[in-house]
Amino acid sequence: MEPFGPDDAPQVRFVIHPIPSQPDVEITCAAPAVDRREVTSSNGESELRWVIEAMVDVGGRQWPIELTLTNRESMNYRMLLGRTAIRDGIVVNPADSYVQGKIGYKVYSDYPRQKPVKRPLRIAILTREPTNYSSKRLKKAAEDRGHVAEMINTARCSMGINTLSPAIYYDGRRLPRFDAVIPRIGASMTNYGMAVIRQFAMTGAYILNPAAAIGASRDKLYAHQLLARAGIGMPSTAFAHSPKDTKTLIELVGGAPLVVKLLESTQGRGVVLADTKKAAESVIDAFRGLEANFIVQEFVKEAGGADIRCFVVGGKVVAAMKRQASADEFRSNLHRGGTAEAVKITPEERSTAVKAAKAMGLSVAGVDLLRSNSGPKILEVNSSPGLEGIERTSEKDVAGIIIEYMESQVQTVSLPRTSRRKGALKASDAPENTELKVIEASGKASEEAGE
Ligand SMILES: Nc1ncnc2c1ncn2[C@@H]1O[C@H](COP(=O)(O)OP(=O)(O)OP(=O)(O)O)[C@@H](O)[C@H]1O
Ligand SMILES: [Mg+2]
Ligand SMILES: [Mg+2]
Repeated sequence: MEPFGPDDAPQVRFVIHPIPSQPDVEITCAAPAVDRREVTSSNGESELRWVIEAMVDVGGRQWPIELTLTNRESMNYRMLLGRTAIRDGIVVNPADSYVQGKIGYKVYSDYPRQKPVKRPLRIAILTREPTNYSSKRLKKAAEDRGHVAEMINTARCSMGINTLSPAIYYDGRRLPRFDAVIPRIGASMTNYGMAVIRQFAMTGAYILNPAAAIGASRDKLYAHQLLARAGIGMPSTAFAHSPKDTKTLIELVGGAPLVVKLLESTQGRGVVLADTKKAAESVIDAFRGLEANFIVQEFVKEAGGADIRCFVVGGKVVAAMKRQASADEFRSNLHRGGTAEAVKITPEERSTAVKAAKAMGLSVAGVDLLRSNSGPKILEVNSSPGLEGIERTSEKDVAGIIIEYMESQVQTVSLPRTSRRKGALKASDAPENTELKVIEASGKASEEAGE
């Protein structure tokens, strides 16, 4: 589904697969968009859907109804009629089927079969650091595959929020529609970045890592709860608000030695190892005094100052590296003098990393885990994992793998040139002609988007 056309007369283009057993029968339609509505489906998930008008034909009667568009690929019935679509003078008999006779699919038999048209994608890389290794690699990998990729500085996007025509402005100019967005959102831009991503999603763009997934992985408390709920191994972790609970916190993780982590920590800066109970109490009290948010965690000694970064793309670990802390240091962060090398991971580590990325809802994730006596333990899941270390150590084209995964996810709409179907829905016969302006983000970026 993709919106197109002018602001005051927006349309939506979509593809239907009317025959469940024959997905190659594909019909492209376009119709005026009459509304967008939040619809809660039978599985309880709500979704913002395009609304169009169409004629329904039952028992020789025709009348107009409103249809909301959604992906029902996995459903037995490709269309449901709601109670507002069923008019006066109609009786539904739940004990009977096919009262109006069965309709065959014959009507589609002479419909031309089409292969989906592969066309270059228009990709936005949302980053404040267009010149860092990861951003440049992603742009190059996209361009090498014939796509158009632009760096869009998250901080310079502004939004017009309205129902039918969601718009994003960049330095005051309206951005063209993008097919796909690669978010590379730094920690200090999480909230605004998420809003920008949601806005791109409203325009119909495919989002590599959805806003909610980025939010979940950034919120360490929530992330740990999600991992626990998915039954994924992690170091025992505790958090508390009241200073009275220091003792409980220490007991909850099995006593000292333990690790205290500032929630805002990056690059290992706010991660402290307390060897004894006394030390643990002082560190916790000190962090409390500073009104810092922190978690207390069991120290996984047997990890020996090493952690494993598993790079997950589309439910597969595509590369992994081991980071080893320097001598006398338990934190393996490269910024703390750690070294990285390629590593072969076990099937259990592989499936744990994949599960962790899935629990967060991330298509692309950097999953960090420790090797413990009781199997892999997840430390964290990063939503904008850096590419430099992992590509250097694994010698893999991770950026290329990401772009290829994206190609497989973005449904490019094929446009039949010939046939027109009668009725309210017309097959559109020409692609929308939008001029593409290439916008180069400039200016100094103040933060690392990749982690
Ligand atoms: N519970 C633990 N047991 C043993 N080692 C740990 C534990 N927690 C963290 N470490 C070590 O400390 C390093 C830093 O911890 P962590 O990754 O949680 O925080 P961070 O690096 O500051 O966060 P970010 O990776 O987002 O920058 C880890 O890479 C790991 O080597
Ligand atoms: Mg880390
Ligand atoms: Mg992190």
